[in-house]
Amino acid sequence: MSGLLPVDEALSRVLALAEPVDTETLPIANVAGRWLSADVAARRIQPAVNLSAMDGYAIRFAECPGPWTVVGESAAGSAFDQNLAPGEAARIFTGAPVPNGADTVVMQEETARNGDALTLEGEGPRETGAHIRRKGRDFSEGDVLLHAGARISPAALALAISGGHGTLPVRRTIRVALISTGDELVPAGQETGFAQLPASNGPMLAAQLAPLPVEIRDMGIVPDTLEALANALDASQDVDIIVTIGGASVGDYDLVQPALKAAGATMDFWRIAMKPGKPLMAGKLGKATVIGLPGNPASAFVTAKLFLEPLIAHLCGAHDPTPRFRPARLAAALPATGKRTEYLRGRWQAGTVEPLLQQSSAALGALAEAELLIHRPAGSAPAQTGDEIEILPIA
Ligand SMILES: Nc1nc2c(c(=O)[nH]1)N[C@H]1C(S)=C(S)[C@@H](COP(=O)(O)OP(=O)(O)OC[C@H]3O[C@@H](n4cnc5c(N)ncnc54)[C@H](O)[C@@H]3O)O[C@H]1N2
Ligand code: MOO
Repeated sequence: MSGLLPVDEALSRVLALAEPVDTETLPIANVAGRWLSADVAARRIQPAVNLSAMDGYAIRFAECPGPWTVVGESAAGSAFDQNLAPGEAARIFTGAPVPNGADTVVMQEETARNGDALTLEGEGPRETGAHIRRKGRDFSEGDVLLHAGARISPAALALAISGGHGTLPVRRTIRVALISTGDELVPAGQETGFAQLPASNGPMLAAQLAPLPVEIRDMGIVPDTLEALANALDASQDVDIIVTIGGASVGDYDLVQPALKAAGATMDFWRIAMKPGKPLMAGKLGKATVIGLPGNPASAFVTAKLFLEPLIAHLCGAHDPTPRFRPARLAAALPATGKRTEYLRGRWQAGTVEPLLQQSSAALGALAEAELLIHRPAGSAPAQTGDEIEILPIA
């Protein structure tokens, strides 16, 4: 098995094949899931004034336990505009400005009110400033809220909006062509003749990439001829990434690499030390980066997870596009690995992870059942139940 490229090196080489794409400024409603192309600084201070965190009464802490006279009301959006004099309290609601003169809010459940007379009932506030969200506690004008290269999560979107932004600078979407290859393939839902099978990898990959900022161009099923492949490649050259599926191995009908070379592609590598996914290839065809995925479904899924998704994140300017493995404990023992790094399909089992029984790279049932990949580096010693290993969530 010598001559196979280690996984880490293959990923570095894939990412080195292309630079991040151009930027655009879009309305906030259209940027969820994009990557920021510049830092986002606050244009306002938050909270803009001291706000109440509870429904209750604004008071002076030193005057506890009262009594106070309720002299007015502060609601979110309509503040009490006078100073509170000694002995006075203001009715106040969550999110409303705390009137001048008050330094504390007491929750309404801890008070007794009779007409305008208010007294403390129960423990009351513990300290000066209780239940007040201080002006500027979250951020001040100019504070960097989000960094270039960060993905815009739902919460990041909300943060940018609260920072005063209505548009954000992001990387444009990535155009991806999917070319499924193989004489044996028929489109989804169509009857399969002798030795034919439904082409499932293209739709699987389209669904896998859908959460990313991509525009998928599905080139459909291309037969195993150099001419058909040449046509499909020619029709794909204007995309950012050409993904071929199948035909990556060494069989007489594995024509993807010859077709790419005939079209003028420069191949960077072919075959890496991983299981599944050994026949992965990468290169350039004009401005497009080419990723040749193996045809076996689990091989296509795993290599797309480990190379294609990071490539898309890299093109989007992600500050760290590499997959995020995390530690977990094994629910079962595992044998030593050989010269290939293994990515076992697994699932959660009471807080630990167990490999699924079926690890064939053709087994779609196990792939559909899998919640995670168990990362077993090449040359690992046998692992015992309870050992810590790395996993990559996939569901
Ligand atoms: N002599 C060798 N044979 C093989 C090797 C090797 O090193 N030496 N590598 C094996 C490995 S590992 C893999 S993975 C496969 C991958 O080969 P290809 O990328 O050439 O894939 P195909 O032969 O085209 O297809 C493999 C398998 O997957 C099915 N397939 C293909 N495309 C789709 C699709 N779009 N949807 C669903 N299923 C698909 C195809 O019918 C085959 O059954 O090669 C080993 N062989
Ligand atoms: O590496 Mo292949 O991807 O084992 O099936």
